[in-house]
Amino acid sequence: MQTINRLNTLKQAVEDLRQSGTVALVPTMGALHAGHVALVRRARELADHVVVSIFVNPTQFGPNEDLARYPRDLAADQALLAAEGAALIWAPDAAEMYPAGFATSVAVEVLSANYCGAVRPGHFAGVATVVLKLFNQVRPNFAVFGEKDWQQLAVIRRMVQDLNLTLPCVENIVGVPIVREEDGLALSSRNAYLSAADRRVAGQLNALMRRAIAQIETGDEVRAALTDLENALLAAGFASVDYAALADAESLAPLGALTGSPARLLVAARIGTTRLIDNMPVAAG
Ligand SMILES: Nc1ncnc2c1ncn2[C@@H]1O[C@H](COP(=O)(O)OP(=O)(O)OP(=O)(O)O)[C@@H](O)[C@H]1O
Ligand SMILES: CC(C)(CO)[C@@H](O)C(=O)[O-]
Ligand code: BAL
Repeated sequence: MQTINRLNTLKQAVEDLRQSGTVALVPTMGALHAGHVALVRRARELADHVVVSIFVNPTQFGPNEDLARYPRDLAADQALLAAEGAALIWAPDAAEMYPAGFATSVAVEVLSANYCGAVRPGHFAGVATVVLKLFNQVRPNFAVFGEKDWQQLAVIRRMVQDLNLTLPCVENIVGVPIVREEDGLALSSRNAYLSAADRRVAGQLNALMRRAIAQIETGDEVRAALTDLENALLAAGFASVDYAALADAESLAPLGALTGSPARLLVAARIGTTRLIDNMPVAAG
């Protein structure tokens, strides 16, 4: 397994891989955990070679966010990816990704407007732009993302469809179910920020979401169930709730009631300065 950090070296390396089969890309920001491993394993099922990108993308962080302290551990990531059979790590630095004069941004309107997009202005333009660059740099047959970032997955699929990308094509943007701890907490690199006390609070997020989903599925008014959920999160020790919303699973349109189409409960909440996100399916009404 090679680790490459220069674009001109990458071009030849991915060309060599393509000579002997298909390629799946797993874009990450590093500090890898079992959630990322599930993505790599899915990628190995899909394609002959797996390329993992590790890049803490500055343009998707807001000015007061955690770019500087975001966990980084390339050596541990390399060991884990070698054990998982990845062919190549693409780990550029910010100057390689955004050379002087860089001036382009991809905005996926509408889908980026609500939820994480409303709380983190510019975030999804940063994500879409870097993902499009990664797609063009690696030209993978498949790209694999986690359903933990449900809105991100919707934004990427929309971009691929709208811009008529073929490598990868929209059918080959693959989502992987959320990998969770025993108490339901979604694995996330940012969980490393949590103190032991914060971790206990975090462990209640998914159970409270499941309770709200049961309320909605058994016919409670959606607004009331979401308000109950917000109050329960605050009572459990979360400092604030960025959003707790029922949305159409595909269009992400906010829903005031179940419609018969697949729906999703989407939540982001903060413990101290740590922001956690989660989402779960809600059975159609
Ligand atoms: N628990 C998980 N289950 C499934 N996929 C995951 C999980 N955690 C992360 N991913 C996916 O891994 C990819 C890379 O994500 P990233 O490197 O930002 O990790 P992260 O743990 O989500 O970190 P963050 O703390 O930034 O949210 C994304 O597609 C993301 O959805
Ligand atoms: C897709 C991604 C690697 C783009 O920087 C990032 O948003 C992430 O890790 O989910
Ligand atoms: N996995 C999401 C990346 C971010 O929060 O910036």
